[in-house]
Amino acid sequence: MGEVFTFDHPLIQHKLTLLRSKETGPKEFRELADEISTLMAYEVTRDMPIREVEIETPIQTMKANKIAGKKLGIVPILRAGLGMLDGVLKLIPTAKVGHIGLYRDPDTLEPVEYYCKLPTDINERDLIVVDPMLATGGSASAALQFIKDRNPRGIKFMCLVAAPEGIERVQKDHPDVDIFTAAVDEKLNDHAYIVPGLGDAGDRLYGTK
Ligand SMILES: O=P(O)(O)OC[C@H]1O[C@H](OP(=O)(O)OP(=O)(O)O)[C@H](O)[C@@H]1O
Ligand SMILES: O=c1cc[nH]c(=O)[nH]1
Ligand SMILES: [Mg+2]
Repeated sequence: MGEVFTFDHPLIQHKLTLLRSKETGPKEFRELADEISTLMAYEVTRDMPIREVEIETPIQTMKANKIAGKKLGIVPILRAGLGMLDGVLKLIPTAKVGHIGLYRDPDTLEPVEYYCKLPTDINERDLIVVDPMLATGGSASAALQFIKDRNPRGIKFMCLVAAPEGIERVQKDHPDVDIFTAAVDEKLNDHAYIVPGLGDAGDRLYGTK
């Protein structure tokens, strides 16, 4: 079963509190989502392989570490996932980016796909799929399946707020995918919104409500 990593770093928790507050408008919401994503990416990439190379400092030659040419990809789930993309790219600027367009039908709660464009060499890449919200897990599970059908080397899922129901769904459908989240909340409400959550991440990022 995939592991769940919850981030208890004070900076992440502080910024997440500001992000959740209903007083926070779109500009600040975008900035906070970006900053939290960068901080999380630092940990999500902790297991990247390194190799020793020889360099010359101004003083002498030394053996030093470099990342061992690992090919990465970042896949935001549109639209709200875009709010996490630049924050991750700040730390991994050479990663390729794929996009999956999905929205959750408000009546059936089923994910509806409207766009998919992934790097052609996805089978040589380790991917980080990003979406701020893991609610029922329907969107994440569907996105992970589209991606898996193209045989990437490995996949991690990174979100800001997860519900226990969404974690259970991803662990059941995709036991090989680890989940990285800034918080695991209490439950879903009758409209499948995360409680206490932060509301509709896409609307808060882009001011559409
Ligand atoms: O786990 P689930 O129950 O599937 O819900 C989570 C999904 O809902 C939100 O997207 P939304 O459908 O609001 O689309 P948007 O990003 O375009 O706003 C969110 O960004 C996730 O993709
Ligand atoms: O709480 C939720 C659930 C689904 N999508 C959101 O944006 N927020
Ligand atoms: Mg939305």
